[in-house]
Amino acid sequence: MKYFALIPAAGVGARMAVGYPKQYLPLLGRPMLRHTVEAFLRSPLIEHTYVVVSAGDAYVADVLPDDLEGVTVLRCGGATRMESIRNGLRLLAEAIGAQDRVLVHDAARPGLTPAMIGKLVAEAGAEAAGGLLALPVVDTVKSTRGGSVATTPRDGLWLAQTPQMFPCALLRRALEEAPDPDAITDDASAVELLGYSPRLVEGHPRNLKVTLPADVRIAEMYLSMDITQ
Ligand SMILES: Nc1ccn([C@@H]2O[C@H](COP(=O)(O)OP(=O)(O)OP(=O)(O)O)[C@@H](O)[C@H]2O)c(=O)n1
Ligand SMILES: C[C@](O)(CO)[C@H](O)COP(=O)(O)O
Repeated sequence: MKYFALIPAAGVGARMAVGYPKQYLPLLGRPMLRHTVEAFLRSPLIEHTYVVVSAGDAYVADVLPDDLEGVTVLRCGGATRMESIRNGLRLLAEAIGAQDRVLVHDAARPGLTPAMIGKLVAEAGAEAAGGLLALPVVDTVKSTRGGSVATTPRDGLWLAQTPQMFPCALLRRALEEAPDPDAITDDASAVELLGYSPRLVEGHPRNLKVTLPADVRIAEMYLSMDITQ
């Protein structure tokens, strides 16, 4: 069994609003996407890394040059995260075997480390249902549905991170058969709809998704710290 990384990097970064896609924002002087890719290049477990960008992406060639070993850029991004991943898997039909594991990881999570990849593979690599990094909820959770405020017990609640790792055939089927693609906000939810329970493996706060302007400094703080988990 081999392990492959698939990084969706075709978003526009609307919530970050810097005028160009946030995956190219410099963090400690290096583009976010390059930090993200480096975690996989430094992991001895990963066979190859594929990065999905939009067809008209004008930035990626400077960040991931053609001669960078171990990485292939696929210009097949879609309108949503899920479509970008599904399009990438379609192009990789020959390259990745049915039982090989695909680790899908957001370009927007540059704090990933090789140690986190190792932990996910060690704890969920043999799972037929796959697995993902996630963080147990530590705050009190409120819901505002229906106009009134209520408190939801946080017991058993987790925040999904990435990588999310699945046997390639299972992930392909899940994304092709998803009944409402707009409702699929992560890969695991598509797999869950097929009746599988992916394993949750505790991640780390440094693997945050850089979404809003306030996240940039936090990401830089983590990137400047030597946290190897
Ligand atoms: N059509 C899309 C949308 C998102 N992504 C990727 O999916 C990951 C998670 O998405 P998100 O953080 O929401 O990024 P954006 O879609 O760029 O952000 P926003 O929703 O604020 O526009 C990112 O690495 C993003 O590049 C993608 O490949 N294709
Ligand atoms: C996949 C994900 O990062 C798990 O937390 C998240 O669902 C992506 O959400 P986004 O709204 O596309 O950033």
